[in-house]
Amino acid sequence: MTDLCVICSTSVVNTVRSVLQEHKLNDPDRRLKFLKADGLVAVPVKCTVSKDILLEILQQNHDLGSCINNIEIRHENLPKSKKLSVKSPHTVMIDRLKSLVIDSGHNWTDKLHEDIPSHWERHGDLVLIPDTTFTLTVWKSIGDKVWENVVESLGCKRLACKSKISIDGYRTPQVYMLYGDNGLVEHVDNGIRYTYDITKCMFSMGNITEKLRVANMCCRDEIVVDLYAGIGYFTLPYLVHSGVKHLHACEWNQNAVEALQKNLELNGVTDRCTLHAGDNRQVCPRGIADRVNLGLIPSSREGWPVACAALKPDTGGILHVHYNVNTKLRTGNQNKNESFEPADVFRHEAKSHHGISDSVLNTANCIDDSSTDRITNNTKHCVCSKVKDHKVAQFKVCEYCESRDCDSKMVHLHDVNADNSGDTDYLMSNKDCDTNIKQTYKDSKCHNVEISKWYPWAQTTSKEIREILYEVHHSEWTTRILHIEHVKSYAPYVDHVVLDLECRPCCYKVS
Ligand SMILES: C[S@@+](CC[C@H](N)C(=O)[O-])C[C@H]1O[C@@H](n2cnc3c(N)ncnc32)[C@H](O)[C@@H]1O
Repeated sequence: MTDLCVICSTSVVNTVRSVLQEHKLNDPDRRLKFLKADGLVAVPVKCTVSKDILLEILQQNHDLGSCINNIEIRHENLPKSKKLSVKSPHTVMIDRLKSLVIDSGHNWTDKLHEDIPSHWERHGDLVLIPDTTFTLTVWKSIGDKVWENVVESLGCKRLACKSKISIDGYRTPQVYMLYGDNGLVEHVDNGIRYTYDITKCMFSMGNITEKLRVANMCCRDEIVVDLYAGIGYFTLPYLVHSGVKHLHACEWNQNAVEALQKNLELNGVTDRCTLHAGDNRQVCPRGIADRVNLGLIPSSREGWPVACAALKPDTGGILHVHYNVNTKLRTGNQNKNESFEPADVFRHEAKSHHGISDSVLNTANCIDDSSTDRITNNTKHCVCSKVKDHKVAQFKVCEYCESRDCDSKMVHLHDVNADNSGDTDYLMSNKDCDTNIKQTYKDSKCHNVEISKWYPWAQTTSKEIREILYEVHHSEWTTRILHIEHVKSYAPYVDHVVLDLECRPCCYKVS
């Protein structure tokens, strides 16, 4: 089928195009065509208009002057626009596989179409496709030609298939090769080189934000332990970017140990890293660390006693605890799984951690669930909530309240004059602790509400780790939640988070 176009000289092409655009008659799916024989240009027009009306529209434009007499409207074959002529790899793959299926004597069906991957991971010249694709028997009956076509469509050389990472302790990736003879890949990320065999070691693309956060930490002069080093996913950013003095990497998967060894060499940091091959519960050094990374999900709980024992007994340090937190509140009724609301968290927090009774919580317009929007853990362990009538309920506890049953818990109700600055001033006083702090919180509602989803877990973990510290070091320790980092959403209502927990022996004095 030919396309409707305006044939005009090159001197008026732009005028013709702007008239067409003004009347929304330009055809974006076709390109201009130079008609070499007569030195004219064919400008594409949408076929929604008749020749006569189009001519009338052009005649009304005075800029065309006498040139209008040389304009012709007729049908020509025009090339497709670039946008239409460049096909996505996905479309190319479907077109090629469709021809292959038909040429092999099978019928093309919607089911086959849906069985082709629409997303994949690229690792250099190797592409990983999910194992939920190419499940139909037709593909098997055609054989390797399917993979050849996929590889050519995606512009890669090797193809592998990935199912969910196994839940064995080794986090062995369930990846197998479909096309190509080995799974060796290389990544360069934030200036760090990683090589590994994709069929033997895991590499999580989803942890990128945490890896960048680690790279930006300042760990100068610190001794760091990475309890689950893998191929060096966090070990290398610590060594290359955050300036650690020395890092102890524990890893029990021999394939990962070999890859890590190679990656340390590739990045020139071998001399600042000691590799402890084996189960961290046996091989991790004790009493030497300023910081311990516990990068294992769904839970790093088994490593908590190891991490506590690794901390320096005199000064303690910081733990980075990875965990998949379930943000659904479990109730007695199995069918009624409510999600955490900030107000629920606030009540839970106030009651279970600060011993504030229901009767106090229910007094004097105390908590207005609909407006409770602040669950804040600042350096002084204070939890606040907005209440009705511009009042604020403050549950002020002393710095060590988390670890001790402290008498200094108080409930204050202060009038707050809302100024329109977007900030609210909370005056906190605690005579028992002899502190007077005037703290301004930015009104970052979303952030606080987000944090509140993970806060109960962080509080419980903080308490549990404090108990482990007591058992391991035979002395009282304090723990303080410094930060909760959301790495990614792992599944509905399951978030991969990292808790930064400061752990200090009670005798520790900040110099
Ligand atoms: C999730 S991978 C993490 C690697 C890296 N932290 C990351 O996020 O890419 C966990 C690693 O911990 C190792 N691992 C699990 N339990 C271990 C243990 N008890 N001792 C030593 N290594 C362990 C596994 O072999 C695996 O390589």
